[in-house]
Amino acid sequence: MTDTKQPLLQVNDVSKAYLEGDIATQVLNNVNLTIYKGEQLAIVGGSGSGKSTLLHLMGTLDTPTTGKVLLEGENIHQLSATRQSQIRNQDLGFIYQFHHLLPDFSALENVAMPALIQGQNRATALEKAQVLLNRVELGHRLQHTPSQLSGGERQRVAIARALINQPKLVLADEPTGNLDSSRGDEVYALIRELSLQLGTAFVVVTHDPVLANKMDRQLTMKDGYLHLEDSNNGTSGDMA
Ligand SMILES: Nc1ncnc2c1ncn2[C@@H]1O[C@H](COP(=O)(O)OP(=O)(O)OP(=O)(O)O)[C@@H](O)[C@H]1O
Repeated sequence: MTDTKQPLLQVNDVSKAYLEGDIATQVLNNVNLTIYKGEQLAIVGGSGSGKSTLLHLMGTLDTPTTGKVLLEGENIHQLSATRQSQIRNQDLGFIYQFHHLLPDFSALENVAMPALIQGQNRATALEKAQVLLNRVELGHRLQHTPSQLSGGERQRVAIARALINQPKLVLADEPTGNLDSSRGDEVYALIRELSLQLGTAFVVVTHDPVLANKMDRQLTMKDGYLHLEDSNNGTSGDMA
């Protein structure tokens, strides 16, 4: 975490209910959370407690029923769809359990894709992608397609892809969920290292308490409420 603790993303009193016919499912209850520039935060909690929903709201992939999400002071859910997709491309990176790599493209092309979508020229995008793939120790697998890579390698490609536009915040949903524990450890170590080197904030949803303990801070979701059960830096109290 940076010493100065500048707020990057603020979740202000956010609640979320899904409505289907007469049935309302209350998923998040008055969640408050500040994510600081460059910090690594784990969100843990039982199945169905609302972790992914919170992550989606932070990434503009879903909207709160009440409350606000501010990215550097700007209410992201009040922006136009075009501006939101720009933010997803430029300011945010996403890593999922099942990586969502494009099967017909090489590792190099997959990593370059967000830069190409941003309008960068192909040669520059591919060069940046290569640097990042070297960084995640896949410089020898540039032309492999996802099916020619191992699970851990695919996840490292997904991390490189999430970082290519130098986002301020990476949102990761169970990024090691399909890996064995030693591969999972490697992926977390890599996230930590890249976060420190690049100043990127990471929010990682995980079921694994051991891995969550390695992040700067961890919060626990329970029945749609966010609790500060145990802060990894030894302090406790207000979770904002
Ligand atoms: N579109 C939807 N409509 C109705 N209910 C939903 C919808 N999406 C999610 N839910 C409910 O919201 C609750 C929280 O889901 P969420 O995916 O956020 O949980 P989670 O903590 O990430 O769980 P897991 O660890 O199992 O992935 C669940 O009970 C789920 O059934």
